[in-house]
Amino acid sequence: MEQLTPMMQQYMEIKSQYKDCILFYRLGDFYEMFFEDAITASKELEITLTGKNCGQDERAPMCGIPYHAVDGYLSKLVGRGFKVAICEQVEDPKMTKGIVKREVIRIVTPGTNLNTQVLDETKNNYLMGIFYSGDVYGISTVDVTTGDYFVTEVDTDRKLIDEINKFAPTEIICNEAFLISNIDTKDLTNRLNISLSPLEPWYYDEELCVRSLNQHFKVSSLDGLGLKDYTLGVIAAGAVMQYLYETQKNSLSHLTSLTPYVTSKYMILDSSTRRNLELVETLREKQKRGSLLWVLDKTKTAMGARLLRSYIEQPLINQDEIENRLDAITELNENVITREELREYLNPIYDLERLISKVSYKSANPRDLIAFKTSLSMLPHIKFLLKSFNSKLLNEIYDNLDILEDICSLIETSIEEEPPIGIKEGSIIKSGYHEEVDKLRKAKTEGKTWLAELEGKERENTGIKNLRIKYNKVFGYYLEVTNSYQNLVPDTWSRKQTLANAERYITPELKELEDMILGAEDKLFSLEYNLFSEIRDTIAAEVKRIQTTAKAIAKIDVFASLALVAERGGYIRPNINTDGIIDIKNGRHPVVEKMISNDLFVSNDTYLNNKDKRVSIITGPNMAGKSTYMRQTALIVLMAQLGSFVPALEANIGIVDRIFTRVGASDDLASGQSTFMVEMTEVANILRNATNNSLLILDEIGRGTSTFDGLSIAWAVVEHISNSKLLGAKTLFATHYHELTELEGKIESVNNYCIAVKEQGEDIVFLRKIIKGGADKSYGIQVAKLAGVPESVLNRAKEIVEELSNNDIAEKAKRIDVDSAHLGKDTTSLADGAAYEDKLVVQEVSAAKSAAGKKTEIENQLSFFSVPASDDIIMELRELDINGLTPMDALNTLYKFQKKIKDRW
Ligand SMILES: Nc1ncnc2c1ncn2[C@@H]1O[C@H](COP(=O)(O)OP(=O)(O)OP(=O)(O)O)[C@@H](O)[C@H]1O
Repeated sequence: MEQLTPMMQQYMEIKSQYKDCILFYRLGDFYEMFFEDAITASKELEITLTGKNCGQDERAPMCGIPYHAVDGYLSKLVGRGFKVAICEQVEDPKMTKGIVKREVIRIVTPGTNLNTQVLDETKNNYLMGIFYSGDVYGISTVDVTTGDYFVTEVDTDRKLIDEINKFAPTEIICNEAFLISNIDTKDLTNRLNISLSPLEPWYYDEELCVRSLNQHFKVSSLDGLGLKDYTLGVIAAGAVMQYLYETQKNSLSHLTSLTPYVTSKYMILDSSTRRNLELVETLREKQKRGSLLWVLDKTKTAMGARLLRSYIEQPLINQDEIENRLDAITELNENVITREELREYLNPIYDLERLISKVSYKSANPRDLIAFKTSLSMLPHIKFLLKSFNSKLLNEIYDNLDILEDICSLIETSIEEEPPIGIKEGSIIKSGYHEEVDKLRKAKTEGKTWLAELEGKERENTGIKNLRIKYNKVFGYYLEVTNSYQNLVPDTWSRKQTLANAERYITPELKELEDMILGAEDKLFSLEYNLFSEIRDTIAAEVKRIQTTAKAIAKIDVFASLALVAERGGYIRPNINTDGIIDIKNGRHPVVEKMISNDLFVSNDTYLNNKDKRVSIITGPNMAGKSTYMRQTALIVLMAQLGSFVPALEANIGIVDRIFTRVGASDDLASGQSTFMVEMTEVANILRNATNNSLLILDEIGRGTSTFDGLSIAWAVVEHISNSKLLGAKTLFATHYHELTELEGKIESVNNYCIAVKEQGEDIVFLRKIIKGGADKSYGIQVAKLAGVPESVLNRAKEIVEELSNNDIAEKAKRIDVDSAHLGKDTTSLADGAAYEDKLVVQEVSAAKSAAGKKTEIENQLSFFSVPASDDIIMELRELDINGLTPMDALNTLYKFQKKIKDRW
């Protein structure tokens, strides 16, 4: 240390207190970084790394950023998970001898970034505090930019992960015990990109936590806040509060309440389900466009957009609460004109939640107050329109909507309509608001006239015809008299300066005038600043009222948006039941139907119950629309439970407690797991955590491993979930393992469905219609052709399929005891499919049906190969006389025949 320069000594001393932060050290017009900080920052911010002689032999690595550009650089670093300590000069360098005193005035971390210009206004920026006791987690989540502050407790790792997924915090603070819990902290930091900071044990001292919360909320006991049963949650919340005071060093008066909640109030959605269903962003591009939020979000305000996102992230499970939301939307749809008027008035409303937070921590500028006023001036209109509604939630919004007239008129009378952004350059306070401001302003603007008047008066009194009042920075205002008039200068004037051909004077009167003019500006600026601060403080004192109103606005915005989307999209109000029946008629996928042109989306029915229709095995070629169908069912259920109308003709939705999805290959190579391992982990999670009230969407379970292992696992999974003694969850199960369709009939609750396609020569046409029964084949090669796989590869694939099928026949020959019910079933499925489409198929189906009635051995074999059982085919088949052949030869003959018929068909 001795060798360091005094400034570097000061730097090192401050840095030693903020080891985990990048220190922005203010040096004149720059923030400088040194040593490791400089190396990191220069790399992250792409700024030049230089060096500074710091008194030691080696130069210290250094880089800097201009102070006026700090916001952008700061947010970039914080956005990448770094913490930044801002160290300012707290003395005027001009008045100081030696080293200027410096202090860290704020620490900016990912979860405490207040810069609303760089934060997404449609998203909350959450900081989550976790306190792990060994078996229970206390959780507290706060958004410092809006004042939302929650607390809860959960007793399993999974529930904790669910909460983390729900809030998606940018930063987590935790006690050290959390690091040795079962939670994979690497996953939090690497995959979810959360900045994780374990804090020292004193943050989690129970007494200290309770005291800091008591002090903040100005209460003597937390019981009154409903926190009696949240001992661990309170510790988490207390640690969060202390962390905020440490980092913000600022007013936190906008944190007006700490809201406890129980996690069992909401539907459980794990992280892969949220991702797979593309609730708020798409799976691959991570964009809002293409997500459910994108379809539902027609909100007009940032508050509404954030609330809608949270509705989507946490669907309800209480029937009354869901119905209440649906009632509100129904009413808004029955009164379209009022709803659209409401939306007009919502349009100019700014982000009241973030504005009032800015006001509270004193960073709101005059333009923010004008935005505030513009927003508040809409409230009486909105309140008036809300009066006509009767539903419970709209009435509640009406009651909670304080029109804040006093605040609106305070800003109206005090703040200029178009003020500058800065708060120290005047032109903020409206004339007429404060007498002194008016006087000073007059003095400033009228000063010139007064000078001209004085000049005229002195000219007349003295007879100096070319007398001029002039100004320069050194002497201020003075009277200038050329040498030829020097004899007329009165004795009372004091000489200031002698020029070659003139003299400059001042008089007491001119001095007074000068003081008034020059002083007026300084005085005016500081008076305006003080008045502005006072006004801002007056508004800050009303934070609670403003927050309540902001929440009411957010709700009406969300309901109006959902109502509009319902009307435009042709959605209907779902009937909510608790009988476990999901019955959707002509359901549509809310996002895919928007993505494809010309209303080409084909709607489909879904029926699931807790008895004989628990598991649907869905087969069909690739690209047929299996995933779309399954996701649409999950989305319709989820939409209904968040309180939205749904894209269907009719919908009866039995409330589900959780939705689980296992969709496609979301491999996670980064975390060192193979595709199959990820798949099985997800399956394990589903089987362990689903209940008989859950909805499962399972897409191609087992495809990540060898065919036989995969099929066996898939088979066993179906057996497990369909069995009410084991799990018994409502499930849509898509698979390419056609063997699974054999479970229909064997297990009562399992039913086969497939997605219809039509063959046209070598090609297939996707009909997108779900019909009863299993699909006969996968059409993988046709789909590969559609995708542009080279002809030579396709031809070779066909050869291989043929070889494999022959082997398959040998396999099947061993199991020739085909049950006679088979044919009946296949024809039903064909009939269903045909009913929607091809006339040709209808004819063949009716023929097949009549053939089914005969139930001859040949027809059974025919159905086994899914050959259409029309009369002429049966005739041709009879001619083959396979009954006299050995099973093996009969099958080989049948196979050749089947191929011939299919080619012709
Ligand atoms: N009901 C529908 N109406 C119109 N188009 C649809 C419908 N369902 C799906 N599609 C279209 O078909 C495409 C493929 O659907 P999807 O991904 O659901 O097929 P899949 O059967 O799951 O295929 P794979 O087995 O290869 O995963 C979708 O991207 C969509 O454009």
